[in-house]
Amino acid sequence: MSLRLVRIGWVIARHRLDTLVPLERLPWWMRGLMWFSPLRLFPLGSRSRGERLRLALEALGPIFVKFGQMLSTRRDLLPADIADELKRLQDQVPPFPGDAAAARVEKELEMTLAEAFASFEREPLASASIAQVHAARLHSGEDVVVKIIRPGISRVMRQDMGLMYQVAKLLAKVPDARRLRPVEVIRDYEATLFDELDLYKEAANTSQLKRNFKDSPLMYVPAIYWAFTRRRVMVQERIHGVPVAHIDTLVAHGTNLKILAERGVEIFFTQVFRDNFFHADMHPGNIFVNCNDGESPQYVAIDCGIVGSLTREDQDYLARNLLAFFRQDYYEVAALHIESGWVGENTRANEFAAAIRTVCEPILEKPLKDISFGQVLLGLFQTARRFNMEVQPQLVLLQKTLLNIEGLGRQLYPDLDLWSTAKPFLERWMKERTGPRGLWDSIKRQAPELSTQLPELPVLAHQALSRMEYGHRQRQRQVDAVSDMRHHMSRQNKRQHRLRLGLIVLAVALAWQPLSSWATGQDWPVLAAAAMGLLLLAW
Ligand SMILES: Nc1ncnc2c1ncn2[C@@H]1O[C@H](COP(=O)(O)OP(=O)(O)OP(=O)(O)O)[C@@H](O)[C@H]1O
Repeated sequence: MSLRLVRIGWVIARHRLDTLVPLERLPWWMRGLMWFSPLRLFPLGSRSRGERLRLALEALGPIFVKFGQMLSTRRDLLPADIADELKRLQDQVPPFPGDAAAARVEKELEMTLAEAFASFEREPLASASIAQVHAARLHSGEDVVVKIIRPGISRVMRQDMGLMYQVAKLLAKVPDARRLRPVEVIRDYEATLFDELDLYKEAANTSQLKRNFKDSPLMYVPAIYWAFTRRRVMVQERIHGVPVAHIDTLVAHGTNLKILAERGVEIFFTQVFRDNFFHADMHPGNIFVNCNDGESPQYVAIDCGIVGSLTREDQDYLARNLLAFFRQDYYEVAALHIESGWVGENTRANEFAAAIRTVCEPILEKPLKDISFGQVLLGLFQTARRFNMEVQPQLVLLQKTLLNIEGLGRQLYPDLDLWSTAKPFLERWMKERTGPRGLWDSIKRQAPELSTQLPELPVLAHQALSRMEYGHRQRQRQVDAVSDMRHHMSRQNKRQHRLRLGLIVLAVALAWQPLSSWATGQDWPVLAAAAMGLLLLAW
């Protein structure tokens, strides 16, 4: 660990990452420390800050590279120049030897290579930071690929994550950096990273996606061979498509690129809204095309390690947000953000709507083919963050996937009009969700829960009635108490009136007495008045 720390310190110094820290926003004592830091002895060079950060992450190894790649999609957190540079991060890990791969497969499967496969190619098909892929053939004759987790990678990951947490906690102490939520960002990263270590999870995701797109002309997903799949080894049907980035080859195969681009959008919306289960690592390296029929090209997706899903409420709000946005109904967009709880309930809808308008109007100025949905969502999230929107990992994942799909679609067919493809889909979906069909689906969904509660219905009904009866009695008691109190108060009031009147009569009688006896020589009228006053006082 300590050697690793020294190495990290060295990389930070060599690339002068201290210059990324905005000195003017630090507390005075930190500014002092930075001023006398030995890092300042290293030359700064002519490279930009983004470039220096990219080179440092590449020097620190695959876990940091992947972290940088993830950060590059968080344009809501990073300045654009740094995000652009981080997008260029490349894995530069050499493949691990074929013998080590074979040994790992035998250990995980608890059988020899010859028992498992008719043939196994020791030269890898591909090698990445976390896993390596080898071609093989099963005894039953199927061509497969074997994905194997890199030996020792989980130890390196744990070490590096530990260091990242320490740095994040340190950053969280700096007032200005706290806004970037460093600890939460690292926690999100850790979750996705460790998910990628578990090939059982990836295999399960792949199976689910395959089921969702069974017999679909839009997308094909290779089969998993569960008998040969473990946490560190996965065996999957081998596919032979054209990589989607090889546009010339696609054209040479007579592929209709417009249909291909539109199908990409359709697949995305189908996954997000129909299935609520989307492949969230849609970079071109994971997408192939089956060009057997150029007019009906079919995508082939691999690497389902990262998937996303939304809650039913988020699905609803997202669809309504997009529809409201394209109607330019910014007040509705603001109200939806508040209603969904994405921003605080005390947010002023008017102010928020005005901020959204400022972001969105310039975007909607453009022709539809140039509008980026991903940018729209990013703009909305950035605005919402100013109104204290919590970062929602599932929405960030979705927005990142949307950006990927758009980028891909426009590379294939630059005039792709995403909205024309997406709008009918969204409107149909909203209608189904809120119409009789949606109601029926909702009843069907709740039916199992209801049926388990059915036998308890008499008891529940009795309890509910008892509770109602008890509540009714309680309320009656309260009503009675209130009316008693009112009665009591009115009696008190009357008594006070009489007291006041008695006192007044007595006072007047006493004041009148000398005058009355001098004028009439008789005391009885005054005595009668005084007696009446006393009577009123006593009553
Ligand atoms: N089912 C398959 N059929 C044919 N080739 C495959 C298959 N699965 C993977 N490959 C090849 O192996 C490469 C790496 O596979 P995959 O993306 O699953 O690995 P990874 O380690 O997750 O890579 P990364 O993290 O870079 O996406 C693919 O780009 C592809 O060339």
